[in-house]
Amino acid sequence: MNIKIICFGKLDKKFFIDSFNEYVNRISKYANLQVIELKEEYQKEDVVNKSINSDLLLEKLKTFSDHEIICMDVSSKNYSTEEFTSIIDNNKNLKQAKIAFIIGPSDGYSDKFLTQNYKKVSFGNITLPHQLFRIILAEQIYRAFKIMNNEKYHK
Ligand SMILES: C[S@@+](CC[C@H](N)C(=O)[O-])C[C@H]1O[C@@H](n2cnc3c(N)ncnc32)[C@H](O)[C@@H]1O
Repeated sequence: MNIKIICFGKLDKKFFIDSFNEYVNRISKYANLQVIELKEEYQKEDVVNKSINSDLLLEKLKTFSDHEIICMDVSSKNYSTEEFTSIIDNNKNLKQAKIAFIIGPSDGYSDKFLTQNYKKVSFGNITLPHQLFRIILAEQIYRAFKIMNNEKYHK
């Protein structure tokens, strides 16, 4: 299975890098995980940043038309870990088992982006900073594989 995380910016603290790499390493037993980091525009007005960054994302996503796109979005439907696992589980036996998770820009997604027909997933009604969120997403992907394989994982 091929999993991509498409996100903005880089991890800039050792503790973030180490934590993320720990989960990438654990996930490697089950899937090939690749991170695609886009350059975020943040110096203009919020509304302009939002539009530029969302358009960049839309352009990038054209090259992932063979992937199931999962847009991580605070304001959308809350998914439990089991519901999140079922997204990966439903894809794993497809010939093209490819999923791309999107972590959005700091100023949010544009209306144009939000009207695209991507599945949207929230991990709860709290806004997490994007670096921390990258780690939490990786942990939930790892947890999903443990659940799918009926393997023991600390609670
Ligand atoms: C700093 S947040 C962006 C906050 C922005 N103001 C908004 O409302 O979208 C950066 C990204 O982290 C992800 N994120 C943060 N917390 C999340 C949550 N609770 N559930 C799902 N995604 C989350 C989303 O992909 C979001 O676009």
